[in-house]
Amino acid sequence: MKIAIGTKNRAKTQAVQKVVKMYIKKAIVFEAVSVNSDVSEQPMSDEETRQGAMNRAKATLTVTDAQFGFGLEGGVKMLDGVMYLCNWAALATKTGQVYTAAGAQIPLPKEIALEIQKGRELGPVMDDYAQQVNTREHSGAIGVFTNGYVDRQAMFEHILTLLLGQYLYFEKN
Ligand SMILES: O=P(O)(O)OP(=O)(O)OP(=O)(O)OC[C@H]1O[C@@H](n2cnc3c(O)ncnc32)[C@H](O)[C@@H]1O
Ligand SMILES: [Mg+2]
Repeated sequence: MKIAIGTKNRAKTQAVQKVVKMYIKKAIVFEAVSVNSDVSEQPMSDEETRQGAMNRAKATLTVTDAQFGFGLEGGVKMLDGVMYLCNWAALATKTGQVYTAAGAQIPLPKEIALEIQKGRELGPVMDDYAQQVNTREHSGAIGVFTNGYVDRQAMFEHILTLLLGQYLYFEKN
């Protein structure tokens, strides 16, 4: 059984592999492919972030022969004047179904939000802030601002559990 992942970011690929292996007890081949999200590099709303996740999931099926593919997208959104992290994932099947799920949300400090509003991407802004390299593939902003308790991979693992659960529930009925 082949499963595609629409990214090479290791926080995302590791999360997919861990959750899939936990719930599907078959021999699985994972294929990680870089695909276009067809939304901005830094999505700025739930709508755009969700769309990016769905676009990536569907795109994996055009470049692999996987049975289903995952798309994971990180973005930010404004709520009552406060910028929050928002993360979405989608699972697209060869038969044309698309499942979606979203993750936990926390506010970003004002100094980070101001940089994003200037047009910068969260990844490099977080690297400067945390004095780390490639934060986005490790703790992520969510890890930094939760005292290291929930890193980016763990956050995506929860979203992927919500997603795979829906797939296994609805595809067997
Ligand atoms: O290679 P891809 O799959 O594109 O992975 P990415 O890290 O760029 O992730 P996204 O495109 O999903 O996220 C959009 C932007 O937000 C950044 N980002 C999102 N969540 C983040 C987090 O928790 N920590 C640091 N940067 C984050 C990310 O680096 C991008 O600049
Ligand atoms: Mg990206």
